[in-house]
Amino acid sequence: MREHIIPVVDVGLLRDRDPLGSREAARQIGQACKDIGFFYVRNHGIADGVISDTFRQAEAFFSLPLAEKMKFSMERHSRCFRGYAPVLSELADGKRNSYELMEFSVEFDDEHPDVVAGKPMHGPNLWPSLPGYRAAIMRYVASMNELGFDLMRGIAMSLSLPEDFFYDAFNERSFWQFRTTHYPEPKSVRQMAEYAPQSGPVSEIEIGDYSCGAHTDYGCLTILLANNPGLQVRNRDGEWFDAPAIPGAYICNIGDMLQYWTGNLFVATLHRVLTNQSRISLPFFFQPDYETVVQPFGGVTDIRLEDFPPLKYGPYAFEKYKGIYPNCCVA
Ligand SMILES: O=C(O)CCC(=O)C(=O)O
Ligand SMILES: [Fe+2]
Repeated sequence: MREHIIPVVDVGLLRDRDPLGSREAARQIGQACKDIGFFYVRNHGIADGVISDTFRQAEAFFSLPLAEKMKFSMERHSRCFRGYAPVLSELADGKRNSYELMEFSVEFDDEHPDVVAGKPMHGPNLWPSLPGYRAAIMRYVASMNELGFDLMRGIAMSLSLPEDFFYDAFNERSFWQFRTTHYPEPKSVRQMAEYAPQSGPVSEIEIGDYSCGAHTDYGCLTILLANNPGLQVRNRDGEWFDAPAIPGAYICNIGDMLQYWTGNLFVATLHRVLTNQSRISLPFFFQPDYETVVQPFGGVTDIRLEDFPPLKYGPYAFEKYKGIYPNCCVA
């Protein structure tokens, strides 16, 4: 496996809105987005307790008996991709991933007009009653949204756009998604497969060679923490390399929307996971509003605009989610 150095960017001054420090962080982030589509951020300002509570609650849930976890099954109880998916239920690269996960997104109760109207991906999260669980996850999500908008401010600066370009384009909110993911030790996966989809589309699909198969993310920016190594990234020459977990730093990567928005100037890089030990990761997907229409902004040169017709984020994400969770009932 080749080595590749993913840059580590100190974002302390960006978060403090220091003009010069913001500019320097923005420059480094912009360069990384063009070169490899991945960067680490340190001095991110997320309190240790917010992070440790989230890991602790994620572990507490995954430690429950399978039958208990299935009470929150996405396939059985959600029409908008929220809740628990056991090992081997989610797809990447056309194969089944080995991990179990809990998926959350923006909360809409059943009476919300968009839910009543049947708008895709809009609905309630499924919350286990573990003490402190929901509060810890929501505190984490709130912190990630703030970090996400600050990083997008840096990205806007790096592209010579108004600082609030993405905040405005997101209609001042993100259609975030957050996952807690548990990769069991490989020898445990088969034992845990009792509730993996036995019927429907996924049952026919083979198990992947990787713990998580190669894919790009759909939104703008993924902000990830993991308690063990395993993440691998493919560079522009098609070579895979390890992206180790750096203590105290988040690893961020560009998603499809930012590649599209920049007319392919930034790269949504393929990545995958290979781990032989138990691993918990917390990917936070910072995404445009469901209604946001994405098209290369003025100033992007060397592209044919007809190659980039206006693309509405929500329906794009909906198609992708139907592809990775084909057993989830959405109608
Ligand atoms: O678990 C990881 O390190 C990465 C997971 C990932 O790429 C994803 O959920 O999109
Ligand atoms: Fe990913």
